[in-house]
Amino acid sequence: MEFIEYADREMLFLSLANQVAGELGQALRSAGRASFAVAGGSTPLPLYDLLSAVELDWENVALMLTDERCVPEDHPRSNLGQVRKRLVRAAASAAKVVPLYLHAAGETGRIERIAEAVSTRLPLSTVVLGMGEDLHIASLFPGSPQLAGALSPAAPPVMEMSVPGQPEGRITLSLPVLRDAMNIHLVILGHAKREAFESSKGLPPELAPVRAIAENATVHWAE
Ligand SMILES: O=C1O[C@H](COP(=O)(O)O)[C@@H](O)[C@H](O)[C@H]1O
Repeated sequence: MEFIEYADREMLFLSLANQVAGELGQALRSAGRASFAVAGGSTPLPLYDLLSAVELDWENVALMLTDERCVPEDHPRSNLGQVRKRLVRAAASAAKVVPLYLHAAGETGRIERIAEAVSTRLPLSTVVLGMGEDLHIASLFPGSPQLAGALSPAAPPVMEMSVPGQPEGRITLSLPVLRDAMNIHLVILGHAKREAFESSKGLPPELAPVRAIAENATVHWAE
């Protein structure tokens, strides 16, 4: 694990945007395509503003969320809705979006179709994760009945999750997909989340899902 502490949030996001652009550029040069998974929530939105302006061969970048809330894209809680507004615009508007939630599709075979679309884009070139104060990453929440399955090495790439206390169901990339990414970034802002992260050391991933990727990640922190 590399832990980078920045002077402020602006420095963090500028530096991270630079790193991510470099990683995607490297994948595009070596393989002709790249896969990029991004967190939902509010933490990484300034990163998306910066990346949206970066000149890359976005047409060959598959862009997906690390996890999605099961609401339509125009719902304020839709992670993809936010990512479309903040990242999939300007230079990055050519990125190929791989949705994790198909609102219009019926239940039958939906998750299999999503999993198939995701599988053709693996391994991920880069993943940017956020973390909740409860130590969840993506939609791998402590207390979720499906957590053990999603942490298992045998987990399918994409899983439906229920999360006690959350208003809607979730769909998440499973741990094997996240952990196999070639570059893993975890963004943590503020003292409360840093304390939560520090206190997770030594805990099993079932109680602290962030521990499942922490050792393989570059952790970026600013006050
Ligand atoms: O629900 C979610 O929460 C986490 C953290 O969100 P934040 O607003 O505290 O940054 C996020 O990483 C995840 O993708 C999202 O679905």
